[in-house]
Order: sequence, then C-alpha cells, then structure tokens
Amino acid sequence: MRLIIQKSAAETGEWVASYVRQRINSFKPTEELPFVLGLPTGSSPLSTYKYLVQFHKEGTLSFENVVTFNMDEYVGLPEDHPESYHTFMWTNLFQHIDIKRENVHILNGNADDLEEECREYERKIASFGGIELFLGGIGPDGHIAFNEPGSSLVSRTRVKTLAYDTIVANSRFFGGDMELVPKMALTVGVGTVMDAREVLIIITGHSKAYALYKVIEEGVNHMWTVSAIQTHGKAVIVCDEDATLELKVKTVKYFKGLHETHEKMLTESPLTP
Ligand SMILES: N[C@@H]1[C@@H](O)[C@H](O)[C@@H](COP(=O)(O)O)O[C@@H]1O
Repeated sequence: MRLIIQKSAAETGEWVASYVRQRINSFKPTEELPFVLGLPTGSSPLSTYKYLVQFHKEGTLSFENVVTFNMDEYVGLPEDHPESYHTFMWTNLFQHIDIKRENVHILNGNADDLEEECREYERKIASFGGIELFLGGIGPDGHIAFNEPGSSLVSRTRVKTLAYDTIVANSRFFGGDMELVPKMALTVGVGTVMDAREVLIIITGHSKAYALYKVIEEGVNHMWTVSAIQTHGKAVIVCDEDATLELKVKTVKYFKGLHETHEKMLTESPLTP
C-alpha cells in the first residue's frame, strides 16, 4: 500500500484530482468501455471535486465516458433534501462536468424494497465489469462508506444502522440536531470497495489521525473497517500532515522517502509506471 503525505487538505485534493485525471486519460475510455469510478461524499473529497471541476473547465479532463457509483445514501431522506448525498454530488461535482445523467449511479434510499435496491446496485456494478478506481473517505472511527465498526470485511451493498458516533458527527449537517440525522443508510460493503481494481482513500485533518495510525501501523481489524485495504493489491492512502499526527516519526519518514524516490524515478524515466 502507498501512503502519500501532502501538506494540506487542499494539496491533498489537488494530488488526488491530478491522479484521477491521469488514470482516466490514460485509460482512454469509450462509450463501449467506460472508466468506472467509485465516489464518496463528505468534506474529505471536496477539494478533489473542486480540482476535477477545474480540470474539466480547463479542457484537460472529460467525463463523457465515465460511469460513477457512489458509496452510500441515507434511508428516507428525500433525494432533493439539501443534505442528501444525491444533492451533495450534483452540487459539488456532477452539475459542473460533462457526465451523462444515465452514467451516474447513487443508491436510492427511498426505494420500496431497500434490500432489492442493494442487490440491484451490485448487479449494476458487475454489468460494467466492476469498478476501476474507488475513491473513499473515512469517519474518525475508521469507517469506510457507512461500514461502521464491526462490519464484515467481506460485506456487500446493504442496509446499515448508523453508529452513535456517526450520528453525532453528521449532526453538524443537520443544524446540530441529532434527531434530524437519518439513523439508517444504504452503503456499498467493504467487499464491494475491495473488489475495485484500485482503491484510493483520502484522509485529512487531526480528527482522523488515530484512524490513520490504526490503518498504517496496526493490523486488519473489523473495528476499523478501512484497514481492510491492507489486503488490497493496489491501494493508496493520500493524507495531509495533520492526519499523520499519531504516526511514528519513522513511519512518516519511511513513506515520504518512498514517495520521493518514486517521483524521482518517474521524472528520470517517464516510461516507468
Ligand atoms: N458515509 C460518510 C462516509 O463515506 C465519509 O467518509 C464520512 C466522513 O466524512 P467527512 O469526510 O466529512 O469527514 O462521513 C460519512 O459517514
């Protein structure tokens, strides 16, 4: 697994967006073979989305042949509610880029049959040949999507009850009123994310520092569901300095050194992947 440390959240977003652009452009997606991208919500990907929009406006990135699958959505919140993940994605990304509406997939938390909605989501992902690159964020307790502590590390898309900590954390989006935060959500499973050919997790801010320590310096554990990425063949965590506060100095130096060498090799020999 690679750990890439950037100075700030803004620089983290710029690095991730540049990486996504490079992956999409080198894939050369077509209508028949689109690039399938998994996407998160939350504050972590905001600066990435800002740069993706900027790249699109500058003309260096098109989403015409990109298909997206979002990670999660609340149950019972109207799609047009200001805090729904549908609204978040259209406001922060989709309405500013050239993605086709039919290529956007977000779980429907108002479906009559929620379990069937989740099964259908998995079928849809499979119908596109799986996800090429899954971007994710984490909660302070290391949860990925809505796979709360204790979730199965091979879980698939399903209905989940939110943990108390997540309800508290997300109440900031509902005027601080925990009562207004939906208590259930639809979410891709840890296994769904791990099936992607590549996984990239964005971790910023000191509130995520302990979770980053758990993922990097400790083992795979269902109480920190993002730690499952230790078992992934192609995974990268991109974080800011604040998120490294609980890591050992030697760990930070090790990963920074690796990254510097990697970048240097790319500059000296551009053919090296
Ligand atoms: N379901 C989402 C997660 O997908 C997200 O990673 C997490 C962290 O959000 P933020 O990036 O705002 O800290 O919040 C929610 O729980």
